[in-house]
Amino acid sequence: MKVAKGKRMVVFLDYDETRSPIVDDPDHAFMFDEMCAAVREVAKYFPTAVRSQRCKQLGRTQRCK
Ligand SMILES: O=P(O)(O)OC[C@H]1O[C@H](O[C@H]2O[C@H](CO)[C@@H](O)[C@H](O)[C@H]2O)[C@H](O)[C@@H](O)[C@@H]1O
Repeated sequence: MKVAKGKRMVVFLDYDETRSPIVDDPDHAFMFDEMCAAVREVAKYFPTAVRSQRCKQLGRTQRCK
């Protein structure tokens, strides 16, 4: 976090195969609780977005169980 001091940071994260495990049905690709917690922690400090090639499918859907 030190490197961010005095700077405006925005965090973009990938979703499929990085934040979430690979599953057969993309509709069932959810982040593990630990990953949700980590993303929420980062989002407390920086504007945070999770990007995906399938953003229209993900939309604003809650991806934490
Ligand atoms: O380029 P990305 O935004 O990272 O998207 C890549 C693909 O992600 C999804 O597919 C992958 O995850 C699925 C769920 O775990 C898995 O079933 C599939 O085998 C993976 O390739 C998404 O469904 C695709 O549309 C994206 O191209």
